[in-house]
Amino acid sequence: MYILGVDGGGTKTKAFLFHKTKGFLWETEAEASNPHSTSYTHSTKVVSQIIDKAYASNHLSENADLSLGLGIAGLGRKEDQRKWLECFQETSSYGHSLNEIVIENDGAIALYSETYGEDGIVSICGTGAVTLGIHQTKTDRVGGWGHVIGGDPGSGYDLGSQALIAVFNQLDGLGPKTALTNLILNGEGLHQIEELIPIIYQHFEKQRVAAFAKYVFQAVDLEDDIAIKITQKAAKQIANRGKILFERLFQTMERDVPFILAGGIFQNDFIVKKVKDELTLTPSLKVLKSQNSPVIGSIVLVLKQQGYSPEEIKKMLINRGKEVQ
Ligand SMILES: Nc1ncnc2c1ncn2[C@@H]1O[C@H](COP(=O)(O)OP(=O)(O)OP(=O)(O)O)[C@@H](O)[C@H]1O
Repeated sequence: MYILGVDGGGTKTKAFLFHKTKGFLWETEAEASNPHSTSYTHSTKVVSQIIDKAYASNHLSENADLSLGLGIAGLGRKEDQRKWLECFQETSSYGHSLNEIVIENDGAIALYSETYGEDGIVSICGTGAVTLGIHQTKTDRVGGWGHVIGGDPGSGYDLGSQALIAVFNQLDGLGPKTALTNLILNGEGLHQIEELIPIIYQHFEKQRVAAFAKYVFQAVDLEDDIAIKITQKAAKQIANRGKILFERLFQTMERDVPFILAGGIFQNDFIVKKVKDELTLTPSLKVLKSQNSPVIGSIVLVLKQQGYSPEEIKKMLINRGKEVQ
């Protein structure tokens, strides 16, 4: 029994092919498949082409029993998941031939890649940021409304724009001196801070602003007060969002609830530690830095649907040829 797990993002799509007894067999990458930033037809086409490639890889025979687990960005609502499935059934030759198709959004697979299907909360801080919680049949979120609405606290965009504000504040005499100024000048190969203006505004891309987040962490290493404050504020906002979802979804829970920190920003251990510090008074929330690829979570979706417990799923997935804990 084969499972193709797919992590469909706004910049790329990743997939793993897994077999219950043989383990991880094959992986591939394709273009973006978020249906809102591309289209439903494009998104289903990307997935269909990945299935073509999986068959062409020689790991699947024609009559193999294949299930599909999909974690696709932008598919948080049941209506959108239904719409995606209808589009896939109409446009793909695999629309009606697969064993099972389980669809969730990319947040759910980021959570399940660490909990193996157990309920919990996940904060994803990449270019943007969103916090998502799942408890039994309930799913809830805080934030993730994009950089214009609230600035996605804790995201690369948030940290990058705070760094830019700090250096322009120093330039204007509105704020204190910060190591960020020299780090950005040297890192970007500039002579003057004003040279940043065309870089930022001429072809505005939030990824470009998010790329400045690295200077915040470099300045933290230099013990720069401003950078430490920026990171502390972000950590507080990330922790606060986790607490809000904990109260909304898990208040009556007897056992600990996992709070997974996923996305590029949490590759920095200082911000992970600061989030943990913020939650010392909420001991039921167990903070864990994500270690596994979210694609693992899309395989978990199928195994969970088939009735396996988190313990059984963990046993099935660990040490099976992928970087699973
Ligand atoms: N080692 C690192 N330490 C801290 N931050 C990092 C590191 N590497 C990358 N980042 C930051 O992570 C962010 C990108 O993260 P990621 O690749 O998870 O985002 P994405 O998938 O493009 O975005 P999104 O999840 O919002 O769609 C960037 O802001 C980048 O500056």
